[in-house]
Amino acid sequence: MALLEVNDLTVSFYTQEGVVTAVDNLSYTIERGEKFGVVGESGAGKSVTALSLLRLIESPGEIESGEILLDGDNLLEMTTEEIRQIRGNRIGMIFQDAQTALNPVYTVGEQISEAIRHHLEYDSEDARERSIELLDQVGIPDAENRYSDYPHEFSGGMQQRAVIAMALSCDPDVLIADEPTTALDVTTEAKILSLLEELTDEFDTAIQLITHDLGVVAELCDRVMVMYAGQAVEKAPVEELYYDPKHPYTVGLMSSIPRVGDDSDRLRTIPGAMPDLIDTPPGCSFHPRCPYAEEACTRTEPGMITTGDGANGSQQSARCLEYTNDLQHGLGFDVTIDDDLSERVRGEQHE
Ligand SMILES: Nc1ncnc2c1ncn2[C@@H]1O[C@H](COP(=O)(O)OP(=O)(O)OP(=O)(O)O)[C@@H](O)[C@H]1O
Repeated sequence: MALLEVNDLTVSFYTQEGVVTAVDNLSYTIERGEKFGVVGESGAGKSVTALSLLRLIESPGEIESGEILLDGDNLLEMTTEEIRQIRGNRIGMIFQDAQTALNPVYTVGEQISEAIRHHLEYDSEDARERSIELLDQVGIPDAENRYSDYPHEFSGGMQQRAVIAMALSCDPDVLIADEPTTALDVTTEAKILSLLEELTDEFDTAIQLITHDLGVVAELCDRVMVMYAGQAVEKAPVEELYYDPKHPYTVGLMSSIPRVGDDSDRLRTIPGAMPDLIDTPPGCSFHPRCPYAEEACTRTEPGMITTGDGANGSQQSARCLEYTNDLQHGLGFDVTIDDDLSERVRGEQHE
């Protein structure tokens, strides 16, 4: 049984302009200890998916249908008290902005201790000791003294390290990291990613890493889901995604890959914009931006088709009419990836 199994999840926001279908019949699984990347442009539905796992969707949003199974138990059927026990305990969270995760009026150490005491039955002294150990583990120098610092006394990178310590303090089964390095400079970003990799390996924690940056995914993930307009358009083991992508949107994202440690390319994007989610185009929602779109794409909505077996038996699948033989001219893309990226995908280089 997969650790996390999301089946046909649909989440809508009832706005004055109309119903926004932010997540549309989404299904995916994450295995124990797996590093799973979720990529896509802004507005693809990545954050709404993450918030749904934690049951943190607020009005006017609603989880319309689907199941979210953690070790077989459906989180959508749990009581508020049961879900509170899951949050921070079995599912840890790291968000983009460490400042919002840390309370400015308590010391960093107290906040980690409090998380430990809340979720595990530790007394104050043991919780303090465990917090110092964790701060040390996430690379805070002189952790015993820094325990009593307030968040503003930490740099941005150190604050994010502290948030990672807090998220891992209860040894969660899965860690949801939503753009955990976006607010950081590129050098700190590379360090934080290595730290996340090291610690999730050590604790055997699965991770759902949300990012709009395929460079970050190359650095960290085993398997990837590409999202567009609330749907998964491709799922693949990381090597297959980079060397043999199946969906034109994935290929478009590839040509805008920035490197970790280099922010010069960050603003290159695919021509066009994500459709209005109140009124998505008929047929394939990517067709207005797709260089290979044909008449059929404007009429027929493609399903998710398995295109092959990837590494370790995990499958690759894509949502494109090419794979139901409905395209007359087919997809004519060629993918070349540079040496630097190739090394990162294959895990040969860590900055
Ligand atoms: N509170 C809300 N009210 C109305 N619409 C919302 C709300 N929250 C999210 N949405 C809509 O849901 C869609 C998906 O948003 P989401 O934040 O999940 O995208 P994302 O892929 O995480 O983007 P980003 O990378 O910018 O965080 C967007 O179209 C957004 O407008």
